[in-house]
Amino acid sequence: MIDLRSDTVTKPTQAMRDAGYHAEVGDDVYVEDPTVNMLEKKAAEILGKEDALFVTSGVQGNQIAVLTHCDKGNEIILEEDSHVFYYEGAAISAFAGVQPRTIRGEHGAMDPTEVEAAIRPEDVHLPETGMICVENTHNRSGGAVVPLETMKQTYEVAKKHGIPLHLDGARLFNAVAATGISAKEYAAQTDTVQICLSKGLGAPVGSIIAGTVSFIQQARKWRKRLGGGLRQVGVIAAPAYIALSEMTERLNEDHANAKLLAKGIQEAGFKVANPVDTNIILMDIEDENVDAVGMIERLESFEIKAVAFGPNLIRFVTHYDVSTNDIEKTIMVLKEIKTMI
Ligand SMILES: Cc1ncc(COP(=O)(O)O)c(CN[C@H](C(=O)O)[C@H](C)O)c1O
Repeated sequence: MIDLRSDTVTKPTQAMRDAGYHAEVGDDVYVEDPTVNMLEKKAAEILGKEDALFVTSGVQGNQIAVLTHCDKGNEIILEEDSHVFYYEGAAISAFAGVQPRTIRGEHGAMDPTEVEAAIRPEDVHLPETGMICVENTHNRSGGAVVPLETMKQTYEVAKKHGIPLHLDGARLFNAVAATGISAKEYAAQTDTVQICLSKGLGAPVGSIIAGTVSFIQQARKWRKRLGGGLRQVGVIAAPAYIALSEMTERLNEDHANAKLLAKGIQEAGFKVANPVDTNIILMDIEDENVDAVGMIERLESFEIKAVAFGPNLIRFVTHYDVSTNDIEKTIMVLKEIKTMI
C-alpha cells in the first residue's frame, strides 16, 4: 500500500516509540511534565517566541489562538481556501463566536492591500476585526510557499491597526526546506504561530502554538477549558521532541519525491495544477474521461491511496513513509491507468 493521501499518515519511528516508552513524565496540569516542558522550550527557541504550548492537533492549536486573540462578535480575516476556514468545521463560530472574512489569495498568499481594505473601521454596525490568519505553506494551493516579503507586508498592516496576526504553520518547516529561510524569520512576521509535529515531521500526535508569555498563559487556560489539560504527556511529547529536533532536515527528500512524481504525472499524460514548491502535488483530470472519485478507485485497485481535492482534482502528498521506489511505482500505475481511461 502506497499512502499518498496526506503527510498526516506518517507513523512514528522506532526511536520515537522508544523515547515515548522511556520518557520522564509528570502532571502537565501542574506544569510538571519535564519532557513536554523541554519540548515547549525548544519550540519557543526555534520559533523565536517567548513561550510555547503543546496541543493535541493543528486544529486545537489554531482554535486556541482564535479563542485567545478574539472576542465574541469579532471578525477574522483569512484566505478563502485556508484550513481554518475550509476544514475546521466552522469552529471559529461554534466556539469563539467570530465570523470569517475571506480573501481570495494567489497561490495561497493574500494581497496585503486587500487585507488592509478588509479591516473593519470603528462603527456601531460593524464587527471588530479580531485577528488576521495566514497559512504557510498553503495546503489547498498545493503546499504553496507564501513569500516572506508578503508575510512582512501583511504583518506591517496588522501592527499598524493593532490586530494580532496568527500563522497556521502546520507545514512551516516545508516552507523552510524549500526556501532556506528559517522558521524564526517566518515566525518574526507573526504574533502567534501553530506548527504541526504530527505531519511531515513524523510525530504520532501533536502541534505547538507559540507566542508571548502572556498569550501562552491564556492559551493554556483555553486548552484546559477545551479538555486539553494533559497529564503525563511526556509519553507523546518525547516523540514530538524527536520530530522537532531531528526530522526537519529530511523534508527536502519529500520535496524531491514530489517533483519526481509531478514529472511522472506529466509523462503519463496528465496535468499538474500547482508549481510543486514542497510536498504536495495537485493532478488536474478535468480533461480526462474519469472524475476524481473514479480516479481514486482506480488508484486504490493498484494499492495506491490519494484524496480528491475537487470533482476533477487529486491531491498526492509525499512524506517520510513514501520512498522514491514508491513514487516510481505510482508513476507506472498512472501510465497504466492512462491507457485504461
Ligand atoms: C494547513 C493545515 N492546518 C491545520 C491542519 C490541522 O492539523 P490537524 O488538526 O490534523 O493536526 C491541517 C491538516 N490538514 C489535513 C491534510 O492536509 O490532510 C486535513 C485536510 O485536515 C492543515 O493542512
